[in-house]
Amino acid sequence: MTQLKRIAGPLARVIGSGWTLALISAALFVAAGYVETGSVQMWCFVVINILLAQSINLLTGIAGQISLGHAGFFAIGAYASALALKAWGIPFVLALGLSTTVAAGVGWLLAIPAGRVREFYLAMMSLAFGLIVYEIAREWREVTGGVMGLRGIPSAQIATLTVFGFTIGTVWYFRILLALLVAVTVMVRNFVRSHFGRAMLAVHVSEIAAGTLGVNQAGTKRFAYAISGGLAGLGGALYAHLVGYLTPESFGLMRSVAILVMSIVGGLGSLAGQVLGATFFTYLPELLQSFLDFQYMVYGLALVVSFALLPKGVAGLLGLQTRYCRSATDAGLAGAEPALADHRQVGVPGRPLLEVESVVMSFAGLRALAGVSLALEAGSVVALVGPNGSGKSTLVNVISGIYRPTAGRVVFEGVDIAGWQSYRIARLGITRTFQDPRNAPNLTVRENIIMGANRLYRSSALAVALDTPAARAEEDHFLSRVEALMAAAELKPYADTEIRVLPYGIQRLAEVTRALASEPKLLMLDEPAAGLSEAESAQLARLVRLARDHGVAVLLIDHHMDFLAELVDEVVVFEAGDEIYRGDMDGMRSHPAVITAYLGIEETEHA
Ligand SMILES: Nc1ncnc2c1ncn2[C@@H]1O[C@H](COP(=O)(O)OP(=O)(O)OP(=O)(O)O)[C@@H](O)[C@H]1O
Repeated sequence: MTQLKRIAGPLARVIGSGWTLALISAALFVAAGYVETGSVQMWCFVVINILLAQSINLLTGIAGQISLGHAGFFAIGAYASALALKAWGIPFVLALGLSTTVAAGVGWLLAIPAGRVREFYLAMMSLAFGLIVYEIAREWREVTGGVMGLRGIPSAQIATLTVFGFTIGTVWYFRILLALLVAVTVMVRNFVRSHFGRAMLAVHVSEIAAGTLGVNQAGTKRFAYAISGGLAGLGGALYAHLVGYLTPESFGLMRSVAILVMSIVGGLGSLAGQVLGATFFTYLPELLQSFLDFQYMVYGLALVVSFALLPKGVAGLLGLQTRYCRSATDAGLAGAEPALADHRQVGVPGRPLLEVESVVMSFAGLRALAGVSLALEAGSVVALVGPNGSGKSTLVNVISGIYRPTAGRVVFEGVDIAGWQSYRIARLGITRTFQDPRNAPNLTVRENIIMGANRLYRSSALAVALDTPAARAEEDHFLSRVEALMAAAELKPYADTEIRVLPYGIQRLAEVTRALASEPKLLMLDEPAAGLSEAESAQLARLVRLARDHGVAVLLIDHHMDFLAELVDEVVVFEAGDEIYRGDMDGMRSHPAVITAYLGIEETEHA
């Protein structure tokens, strides 16, 4: 095992490199002309399975939306393209585009109900989707041929397929598939390591935290379903014109299970893992020729073994890790940009940046906020303190759009944002951290921090997939900002380390730095100093000052009076959802109501 670990790093670099992809593709392109047709046909199935595995990996491995009915998209693409060619005489290339679009459209529509449910319910809904498509394929005989199947589809196998006037046999069909696969792989890789991939992963890790980064959760899911559906549909179309004959049995539940198994065993989340999983499971039935009846038992066993021994699949074993941004050295950047934008001139002149007016928040009879008001100026630091359960986090949740207040107004830059969705609020420049850090654990510190900048990107999905110069320049700009921010936060030594293995204090600092990467106008920190060492607290204080000096308004919840004393312009004390004090720190310490409600408790606790 140790030996494997030693070779895993270099091996992963070789497998994951673009040169390897180019070399293997070129070798296969040439070799297809010299091997038996049967082998080339198998290679075609491998390509189709890789497309299916990449498709489910985007949806399940990256966006976190389980799919047990993926064969449904595969079927839609297959039948759509078959009919387009056979019944309507549409050229092959257009038919591919059409079937991909139809499957993507179905994915987008499916996301409307599926995006609202999670876990078990989502699994059931996706299962139902697969079964419905299967039943339609069986019962809609006039179109699909029902159980008798759809025959006579122009196909490479019997050389009835023409592309741009050329008749295509299996070898050239494979070459077309290979070229498509390379193009799709490169585009998917570019997409995943852009702000789109990071948005999908953010939704996967925590929908609530994703919203506070400005990620439209429902929209991101619809997009993930559409791209995933489209890719599986493309796989289906390519399958239809390979075999020339479709029956509903090719698109049943077992197909959906097989797609999921390939992806899990290959390594959910890893793009290279999908290639390995799909290749292995395409050849598995061949290897098991004499035990064909037990094929599904083997699938089951592979799953059990994978869960038990390889939780991250073969990709995990080989150390293949899909990255969500380029490294700064790749990008040739050394923090040429300033760490933060200057927000000193933001807001409506003559008005505070944020005005909370008589906000009430009730939970089934419990008044967590009993009509609180608060104003924050750009470039000021206000502390919110009070005993446990006094409503501090609830106020932050209301301002950041996680809760809709029962009554009252939250006015930001002159606009009442009370009850807006959290991602819309975040896009105005309001961000926050959580009492328990909500980072993406498997991502590096750099990847986590650049996630914070999501709301600021303008490049389209197509531009990032094609890696256009403008999209690359935009990414470079934010990578450079992140370098500068990491330097300011003293996080550079951890830039390429997965955040889950780092000490708690560093994880917290990284979350605060991620919030700063969104270039906020208002930053709300919920107990950021909890669990921090003295040195880490000092690092945190430097970050808060950096924000303040750039005109950011900071609302700081914390219990550490020494930490707050050095930083804050004003302190507000809550008790039972009501303000009991507002003023400076010294005044707070001697205020009778505060002593009874808050410091009294602390003193008793310390006694
Ligand atoms: N989603 C919710 N549903 C029901 N009650 C809630 C909810 N969120 C908060 N509360 C209640 O509202 C009150 C205020 O909680 P809140 O978390 O805002 O307090 P806090 O001052 O931040 O305390 P702590 O320092 O412990 O975080 C508590 O009684 C809490 O149980």
